Amino acid sequence: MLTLDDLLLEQGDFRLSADLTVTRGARVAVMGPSGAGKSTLLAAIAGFLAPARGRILWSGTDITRLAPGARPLSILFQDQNLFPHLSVEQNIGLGLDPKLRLGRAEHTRIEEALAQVGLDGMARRKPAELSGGQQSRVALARTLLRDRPLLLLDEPFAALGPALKAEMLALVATIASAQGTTVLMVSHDPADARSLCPETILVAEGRALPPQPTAPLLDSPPPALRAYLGG
Ligand SMILES: Nc1ncnc2c1ncn2[C@@H]1O[C@H](COP(=O)(O)OP(=O)(O)OP(=O)(O)O)[C@@H](O)[C@H]1O
Repeated sequence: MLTLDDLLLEQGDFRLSADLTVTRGARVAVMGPSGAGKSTLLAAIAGFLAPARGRILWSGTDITRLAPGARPLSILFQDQNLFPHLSVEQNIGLGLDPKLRLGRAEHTRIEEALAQVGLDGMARRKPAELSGGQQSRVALARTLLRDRPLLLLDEPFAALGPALKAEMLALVATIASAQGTTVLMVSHDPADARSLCPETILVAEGRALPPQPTAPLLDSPPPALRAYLGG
């Protein structure tokens, strides 16, 4: 379970509060108007932004002061951060060992992760030799290998076009259910939120609200969300 306990985040003049819990294994959309603080919320959970007040707990353990790499989570951004001079295999291997000391066991795990995301046989290619969708799969494979119980997605597939994006999100959902991963996913697309996330955290007007059922929220959205959804 992820707990945001009386959390207050500040960036310049911007303030966002959150007091909520996310059940273990849940898939939760994070929705709200542009600039409402969705990325800020994920950055704080990931450890890139220290809260002005409050605590972040995972399964009851206070992780508020842990360095990003020591937290029980992976984060995928829109910028996939693949290193252009490294092969697919090496880019994924960074998730196992930042110094890339990869033995036979590590190579086997990398091959398994590549197979899981449908990229068998592409281990030796460079990112430039892959399509955008394939690059996203590499980033996802790297995340999978880290095998952390919490996955944060900040619109990682937004640049892909609707069909590929839907395919990637479905792949994330399949893998997350198989591994029991808790997923928080920033979404600008109500269709994605409906199909993949039974619950939604609404971020608006300076607050991140506790997760609520997605379908009723989108069926009769509050004004802040209605304007954003354009409906
Ligand atoms: N480094 C920063 N310093 C000061 N203010 C910042 C900084 N980064 C973001 N902000 C402000 O914090 C607020 C929240 O930004 P954030 O990126 O979290 O919103 P968002 O909901 O993810 O928006 P979008 O949907 O447009 O991506 C915005 O008002 C933004 O201008």
